[in-house]
Amino acid sequence: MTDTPAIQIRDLVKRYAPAGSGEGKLALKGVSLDIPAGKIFGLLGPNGAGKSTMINILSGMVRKTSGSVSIWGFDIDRDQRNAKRSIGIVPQEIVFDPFFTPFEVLENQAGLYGIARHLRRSEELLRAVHLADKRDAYARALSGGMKRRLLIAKALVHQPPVLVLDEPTAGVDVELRRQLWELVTEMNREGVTVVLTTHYLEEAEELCDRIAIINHGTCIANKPTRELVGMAREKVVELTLDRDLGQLPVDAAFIKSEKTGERTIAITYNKDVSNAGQVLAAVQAQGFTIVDVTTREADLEDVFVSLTSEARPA
Ligand SMILES: Nc1ncnc2c1ncn2[C@@H]1O[C@H](COP(=O)(O)OP(=O)(O)OP(=O)(O)O)[C@@H](O)[C@H]1O
Repeated sequence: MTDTPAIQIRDLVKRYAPAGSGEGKLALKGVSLDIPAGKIFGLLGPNGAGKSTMINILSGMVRKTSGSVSIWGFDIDRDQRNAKRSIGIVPQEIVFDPFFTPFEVLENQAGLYGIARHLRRSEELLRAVHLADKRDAYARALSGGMKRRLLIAKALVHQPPVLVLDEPTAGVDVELRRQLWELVTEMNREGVTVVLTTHYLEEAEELCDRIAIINHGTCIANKPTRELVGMAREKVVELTLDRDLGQLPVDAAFIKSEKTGERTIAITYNKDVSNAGQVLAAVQAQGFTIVDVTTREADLEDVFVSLTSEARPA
């Protein structure tokens, strides 16, 4: 693969048919997006932003209203078969027949794709997702984490170059989330392009090379993760003072100051125009004695909140 993106989306519009009279819901308002090959790409957005609609269009479950989509260079309208073969989707919901074993689940899936027996990779995939010892257990006897890993293996049966995970760690505990992150990173290291949607900003920041933010059916950011985090120009200093606060210190350099406890305040400032020293000096000049200081860099959550609150619905 050269520079051709793994997924190319142009002017993608989706309007759901109205339930009664009316216009129907405009879920995607003309999204254009390139997802580079070989990376881990995060699709973020608040509830109802249009992420699932986009993924369902990629998987062929939802028909787009207009625009174009190519997967691994194959147009989903003109070359549907190859487009479908190029993508594996791990759905949010865990759905298996509980009476099949992990091995059978993978064999059945291979059968659906018409993969000849001698070309099937069920054993190899079970090893890759660390389920080789559960080969013959009933799917219903697997833990939640094992089921999610089996779903990943199932999505990889036809060796797609692109793997899409819809909220892979929704509702899973911290330990399991770590395991799934490792697995996703492993798959990516082996050459699979990964696209994931997530509500967890921490997850996106940790895993993704690049992140797009979708809000109200529009793509409002699409940048390398580090650059996106760097967009946060705000910094916060939390101060503990020697006495209860009557009134809060004020200064033109403060974007915001708020009381966080009896004797603690958090002051937000723009790191391009001020620094922690100046903030402390301004507080001291107003007669406060500072007994403790902590500072916090803005993270992806700050950027996300400020971007999604700036972009109002059209
Ligand atoms: N089948 C449908 N018919 C009508 N409207 C729909 C349908 N599916 C989704 N929508 C609407 O389209 C918008 C986008 O929904 P979508 O599920 O794509 O958002 P999302 O970003 O995936 O949200 P979440 O994170 O909650 O899954 C929402 O307003 C939703 O109510």
